[in-house]
Amino acid sequence: MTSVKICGLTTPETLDAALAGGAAFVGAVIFPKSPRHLDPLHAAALFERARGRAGVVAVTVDADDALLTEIALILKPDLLQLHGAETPARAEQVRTLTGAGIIKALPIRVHEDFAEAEVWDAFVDHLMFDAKPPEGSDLPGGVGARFDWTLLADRAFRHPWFVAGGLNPGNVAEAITISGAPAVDVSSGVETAPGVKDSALIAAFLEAARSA
Ligand SMILES: O=C(O)c1ccccc1N[C@@H]1O[C@H](COP(=O)(O)O)[C@@H](O)[C@H]1O
Repeated sequence: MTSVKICGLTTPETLDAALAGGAAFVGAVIFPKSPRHLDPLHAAALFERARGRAGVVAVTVDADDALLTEIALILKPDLLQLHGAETPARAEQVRTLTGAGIIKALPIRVHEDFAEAEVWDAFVDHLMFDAKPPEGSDLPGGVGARFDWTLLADRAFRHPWFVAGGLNPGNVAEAITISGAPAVDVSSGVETAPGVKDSALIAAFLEAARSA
């Protein structure tokens, strides 16, 4: 069965909807430019209810050691999702510094973008393939952009990997079928406005992924 991560949760109600619907991972975005940003203290208070029920993921973008240490001490995520221009060497430092597992998000538009994945595969717990954001975007993810899922067909990686970018309850089953993804991740596709998650859309997404 496909694992689902619901990302950018900011309220107890929508986090509960994700947990009740069987999300395997739930994500807090810790990146001030995002409409879903939570500081580590607020994220820790909110995500306490998820502990032991789903993997807690902290999404960061080129975070420095001070912020990563704060996240590790206060939120204590199971996994850190590196969604910036981090290198494999930096990922190793982050793992040592925080003790958390690593998800590395890679921006994809064309076949050639997968060259990086081969390098990264040995350094991570999970790869995540997300669409390249539109030119000039303030955010490297969470913008609802999708890529050609056929680029992923028949590819194999060491660990279960995620497809992300532009997924929603109406297209997630097709994305899973075409890409063969063992895991999917969604943010804006289960929102009614940027940063405003919707419990019914979260439930519909989880159901659609389950039925794929
Ligand atoms: O969601 C955000 O605001 C965000 C900010 C910075 C980095 C990553 C972010 N989100 C990640 O992007 C994917 C794809 O988003 P979407 O579903 O296309 O809106 C999302 O699943 C998050 O992991």
